[in-house]
Amino acid sequence: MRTVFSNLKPFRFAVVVALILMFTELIAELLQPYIIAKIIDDGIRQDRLDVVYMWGGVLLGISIVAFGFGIISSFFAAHVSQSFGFRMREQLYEKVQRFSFTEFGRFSESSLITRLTNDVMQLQNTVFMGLRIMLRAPLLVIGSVVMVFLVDAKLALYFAGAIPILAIFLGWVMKRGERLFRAVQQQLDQVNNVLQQNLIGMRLVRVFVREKHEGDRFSEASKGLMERMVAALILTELTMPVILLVMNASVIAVLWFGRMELDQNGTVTVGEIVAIANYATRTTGVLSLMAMIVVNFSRALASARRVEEVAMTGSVHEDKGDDQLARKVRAGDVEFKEVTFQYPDTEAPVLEGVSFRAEAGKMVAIMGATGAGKSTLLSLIPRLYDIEDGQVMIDGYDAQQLNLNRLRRSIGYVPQEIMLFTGTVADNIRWGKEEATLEEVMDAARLAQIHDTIQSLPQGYDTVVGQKGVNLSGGQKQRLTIARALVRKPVILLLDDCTSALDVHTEAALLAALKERKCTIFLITQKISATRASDSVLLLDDGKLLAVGTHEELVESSGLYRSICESQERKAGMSHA
Ligand SMILES: Nc1ncnc2c1ncn2[C@@H]1O[C@H](COP(=O)(O)OP(=O)(O)OP(=O)(O)O)[C@@H](O)[C@H]1O
Repeated sequence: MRTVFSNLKPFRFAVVVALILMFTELIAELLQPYIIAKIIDDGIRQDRLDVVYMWGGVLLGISIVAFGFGIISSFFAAHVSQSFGFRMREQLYEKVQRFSFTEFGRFSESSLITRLTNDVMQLQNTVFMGLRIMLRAPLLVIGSVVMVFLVDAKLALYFAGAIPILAIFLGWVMKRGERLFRAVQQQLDQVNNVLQQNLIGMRLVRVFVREKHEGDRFSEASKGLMERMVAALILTELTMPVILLVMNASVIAVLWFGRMELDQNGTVTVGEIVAIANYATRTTGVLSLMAMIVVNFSRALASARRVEEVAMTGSVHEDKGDDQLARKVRAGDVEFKEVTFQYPDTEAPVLEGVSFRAEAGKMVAIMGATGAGKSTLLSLIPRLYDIEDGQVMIDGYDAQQLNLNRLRRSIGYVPQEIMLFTGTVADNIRWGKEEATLEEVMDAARLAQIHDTIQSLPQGYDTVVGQKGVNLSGGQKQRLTIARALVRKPVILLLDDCTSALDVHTEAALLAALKERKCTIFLITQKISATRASDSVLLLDDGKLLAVGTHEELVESSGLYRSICESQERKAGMSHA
């Protein structure tokens, strides 16, 4: 809670102004019933029109002040709450950007989205309410109790007696509400999750005719949300009648005993009874409002905990790598020394005692069955994960000692899953190097064998591609992502099985062009045509490096490699026949 609300600190001044204005508005409001009592008792009942005018004028003046201050206070409250939300979202976004992949694994994508949007919005609303009514409501109740005691202490007891009962009740509501709303927010994660998966996998859903299955999954998640929301709303709806019941009983008691006092002892005036009843009805109104605030606050508590979980994650991961050392990475010589790596949530190592050296400027193909650890090996070069056993050396420096951002700037990476951003083709390539000129963008596209295709698009490099590049074929998208990696002129280029959708000729042209680039290239591939074009091949099997060498050497030395070659040649032979 404290971490979350510490974001209000920069707006201290506006918070104080909003609170002062709110207090002034509150005092003006509290004086109104007292003045009405004066008008009745000293003016109307004494036939003193001048007194009525005087107090009437004061009442009018106070109402105008309350109105004006109310508006200005609202303005400050809106400014503070929106700025707080903005700051909170920025802070969380930055935090998530700095998450290690292990930390990323702790939250689902949809949950992070809900936390950064919906949960922050709940907190934002609560800050606004806090500055406008959340403090005002209890103060108004306390102020009313004080005023009622000033008017008539005996009658005040009937009114004030109800307050502790309601305070205990609202405390219970808040505790229970937090639990119920936490469940609501968690279920909202679930709904977003199902929806996100459905939208991303829409093609798959259609082809597999899984609309009904997906529809059922969504309905189930949505129904869960409805049920949890209803449970929370029942609590909300229960709160209001309880408050009204207790407070109306107290108003009746004031009127009943007030009348008895008036008739029997005459120690109380009509104006005083009207004032106390007025304070009691106002308090009832405020308490009904408080019921809403309490529910809102309990929801904000649930959201604050969720937001805090994100804010408190990963604070220890400041990179301490050496920037000067990382600047010296120019050649791209990569060496793995007895590298053993295990994901935090797996029981056995995914890579075990892997050692090899890729000389600067060489092309290294990585081959192996699915799940052998190829992508994992690649991800250790830009330090997406830190290793605990062994060393990854880059140009002779231990990668752990190098400044992370600087190191990553010298690496080009094309992941297995194609990801294009909304924008033009040029924007997508330039994503790899913001300041790249159009000439550099075109050079990268030429190297990636996609320049001619881009030229034939309706607006060439200015053609807009969708978030997933829907208007491009799989192979075109792959080459566009390769161009994006090439535009930054990397020292080391990591290609994670991203030539799979290319035909043999395009792939051969691409690999030949890449070899000209003189950067160290790691290419995950299943194709013998690609391993043949490489300077050396790493054959991985179940996390272990089974064989290293050129294509010819492996044909000689590795039975597994030979059998892969034979099976691919057989297939090629059959398709030619
Ligand atoms: N983030 C992760 N957390 C836990 N385990 C993981 C993670 N990523 C991969 N693994 C596991 O590590 C092993 C190696 O995965 P990796 O993706 O490196 O294999 P791969 O050889 O690239 O496979 P493919 O060719 O299918 O892409 C697999 O058993 C996989 O289940």
